[in-house]
Amino acid sequence: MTDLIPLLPDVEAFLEGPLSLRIGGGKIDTAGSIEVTDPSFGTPLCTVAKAGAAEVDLAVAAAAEAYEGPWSSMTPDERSQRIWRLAELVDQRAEIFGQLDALDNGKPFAVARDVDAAYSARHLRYFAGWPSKIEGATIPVSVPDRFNYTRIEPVGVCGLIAPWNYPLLMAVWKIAPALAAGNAIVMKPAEQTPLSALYLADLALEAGLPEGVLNVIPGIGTEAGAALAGHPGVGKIGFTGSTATGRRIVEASMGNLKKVSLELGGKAANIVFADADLEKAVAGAFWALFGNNGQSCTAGARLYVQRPVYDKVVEGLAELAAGVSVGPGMAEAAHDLGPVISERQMQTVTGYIDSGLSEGAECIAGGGRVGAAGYFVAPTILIGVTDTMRAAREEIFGPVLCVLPFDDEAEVIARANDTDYGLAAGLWTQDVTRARVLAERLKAGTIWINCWGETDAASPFGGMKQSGYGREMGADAIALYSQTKSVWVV
Ligand SMILES: NC(=O)C1=CN([C@@H]2O[C@H](COP(=O)(O)OP(=O)(O)OC[C@H]3O[C@@H](n4cnc5c(N)ncnc54)[C@H](O)[C@@H]3O)[C@@H](O)[C@H]2O)C=CC1
Ligand code: BAL
Repeated sequence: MTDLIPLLPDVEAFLEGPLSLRIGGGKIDTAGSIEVTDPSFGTPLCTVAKAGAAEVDLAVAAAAEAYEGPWSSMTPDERSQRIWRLAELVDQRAEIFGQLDALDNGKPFAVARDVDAAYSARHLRYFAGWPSKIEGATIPVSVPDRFNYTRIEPVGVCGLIAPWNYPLLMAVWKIAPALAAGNAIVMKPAEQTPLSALYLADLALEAGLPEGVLNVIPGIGTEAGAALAGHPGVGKIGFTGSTATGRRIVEASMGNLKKVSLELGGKAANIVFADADLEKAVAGAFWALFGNNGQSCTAGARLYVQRPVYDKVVEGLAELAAGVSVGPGMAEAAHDLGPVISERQMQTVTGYIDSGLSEGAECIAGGGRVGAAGYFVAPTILIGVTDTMRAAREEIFGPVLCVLPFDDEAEVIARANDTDYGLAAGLWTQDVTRARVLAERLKAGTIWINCWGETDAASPFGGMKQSGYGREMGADAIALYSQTKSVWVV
């Protein structure tokens, strides 16, 4: 029997609920509900209200009222102070957020607290600085006796749809810039992981955001998510999730031609050249995939290793895999990885392992489910993989690393780019010229050189090709949630 971290009294009280929708500063119960599962044990965790189209209407109306009313009449400084206060509250309640994400997502509590919650607070702090810096311009037009300037204005009501892999952090990646740009929000968290977003809505009121500025409505994607994406009162959708759902959102958004930004799937190539610092490259490549249990769109899923160091790298990876510990999100004992998110995801991931093996790959670590309770998959390393195998082409979104040898630079660039995705790529080398050339030639929105997974609220993040469009973070994110107006004066 695993010893578990005791629930904080605040978490116990929060889970006792009711876990209602947060709309217009109030709590709204619904006829339908979502049964949230604890993936660490495969058992019921709690019941959460479920928004349908009617509740989406309510939430959009509440957001529109808050946008037209108190929120847009605040000065930039007043908005800044509230976003900053929300950041402080997230920091102060990091233990609570850590427990909530550990419970419904399954990631280790310490990671949820020290990474997800801490980065969320940092993100909010960065964007808290923006409201007073969103500037238009005076334009030197060639029309005599006319003065032309631009105003950068909010979109109005933004629908934000978040995934389950970083429940709080992905919500905040969208909420922070949308608020900073002056919008009101309807946020739909993933049905598997609604808890931290609901709790954040409560903190937003405590931070002084006017009622209705941040509405949080858990719901099923094809119901509440689709209704939000198609809603005529929503001016912008910010989405993170699968490429297939991204396409549906674009279709649904066509009714009122709303703005859309999409952060979608990936199958990142990570390239280890023979001249790399191998100790760093092996550990970096290992965690590039196994960090967050492979459930990251930036996971370094295709590891290309130059042939002279291939055996050494594979040996190092296998040693690291043997030392990895897995356990329930709330386990007392420190551990590296939790379960995958759901039984369905576990079947998808193990299905990819089986497909790789049946196509001729060889497994040097892991290979399938661990235990009979909870959705644990052993960290799995496949060698003897070819570029055409399904495991090497499709997004697995779980702890499965495909290792592939290569001979020269031109070959590996072509192979790395031979994918429909383009979110991230990376390389390990001590040759600065090679690093510069690859950074230019790899077709991905983020390139990591001798590192992996670095992000910062100030640095743009997003995909090329079918990994989506729009850049979250930095000044680009403000642009995502704003629109430019041109004003002519005589
Ligand atoms: N880019 C990323 O960070 C993520 C990628 N994925 C990928 O997607 C695969 C499937 O996972 P899912 O949870 O099913 O992804 P998904 O893309 O269906 O779900 C993500 C979010 O979209 C919502 N959604 C689903 N259908 C919708 C619709 N028709 N309209 C509006 N919103 C909708 C969901 O409720 C959730 O909030 C994963 O195996 C992984 O490959 C999943 C989560 C995050
Ligand atoms: N979706 C952004 C963070 C990640 O999945 O890598």
